[in-house]
Amino acid sequence: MFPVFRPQHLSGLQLVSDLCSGSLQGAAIGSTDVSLSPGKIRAGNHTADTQTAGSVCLLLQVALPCALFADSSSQLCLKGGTNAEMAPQIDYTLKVFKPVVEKFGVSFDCDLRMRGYYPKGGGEVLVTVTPVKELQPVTMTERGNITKIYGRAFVAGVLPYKLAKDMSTAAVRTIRREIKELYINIQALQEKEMACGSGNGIIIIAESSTGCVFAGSALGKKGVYADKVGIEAAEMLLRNIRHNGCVDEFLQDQVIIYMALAKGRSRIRTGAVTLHTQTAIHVAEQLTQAKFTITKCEDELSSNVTFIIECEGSGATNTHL
Ligand SMILES: Nc1ncnc2c1ncn2[C@@H]1O[C@H](COP(=O)(O)OP(=O)(O)OP(=O)(O)O)[C@@H](O)[C@H]1O
Repeated sequence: MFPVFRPQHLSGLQLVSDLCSGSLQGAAIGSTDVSLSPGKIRAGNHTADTQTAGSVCLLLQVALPCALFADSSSQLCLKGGTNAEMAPQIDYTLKVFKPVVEKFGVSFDCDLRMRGYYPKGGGEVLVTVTPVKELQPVTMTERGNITKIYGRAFVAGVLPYKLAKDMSTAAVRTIRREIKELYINIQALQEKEMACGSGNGIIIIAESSTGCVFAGSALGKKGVYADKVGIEAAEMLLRNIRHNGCVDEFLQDQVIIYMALAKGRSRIRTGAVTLHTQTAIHVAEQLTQAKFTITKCEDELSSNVTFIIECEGSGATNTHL
């Protein structure tokens, strides 16, 4: 049973089916019962279009693990929303997800051709994925100090530049209350040529001395003041760097599949384990030989609670290379 509610889920499944020469049955919007029987993974060109503002980042999320095990490089042309709700913004995928999955040996390049927003979509990215022989395990257990905080607050289309300024100012002010020692640069931007439709949003990224990357983000909605959007993103970031975990609440579920596929033991320290992460672990254990454990760690000196997600990976090997 797999809930398929939205167009992006459907185009994601179709993309994966295309990538693995699969046979897909029961895939339709609203369907709850889908079966996919994979065949040989096909490298080369693949296109997926959510037809809406459905996220191109979620398309990449499902396609990347497959394309890594092809016999040569894949070009994925993904169309839809680049900065969409309930999904990583493309800036998150490139600035937070990418450097962390590169530690596993994942390698991809992304040409951001057009940004697209709710409700129109119309965004497009061209992602080139280099295949791997196998993935290596990753240990991320030391958070270190936060050394850099930066970001972008954007408006596109008919929306006034002032909204970008207001998001940025409110976000900086909120972070400053807690973090005084760092210069925080959140650039206010008016998207021009490379944007389809109207939209506004913000992403703020924090980097640590040990190579951890975290983000807080939010998108503008009708009737919501721009400063509220900025504050929402800032509070999300602060929530994710207050604990001593090495990934934020979103990256947590996104790295599970790479831990499961890697050859050897990965260990990642996190904040509270999300339901999405628990689901990703459950599915990864069903589909591979990987074994996960979660251990709670209480720091006696502070009231800080973290968790170590540990995985003995299945050591998937690309037999084509
Ligand atoms: N603000 C965000 N920043 C980064 N990643 C995000 C953000 N919001 C969601 N994600 C990621 O997007 C993916 C999908 O999340 P989400 O659960 O919201 O969508 P869904 O699975 O399509 O919906 P549902 O949970 O309602 O079934 C997850 O990997 C999640 O971590």
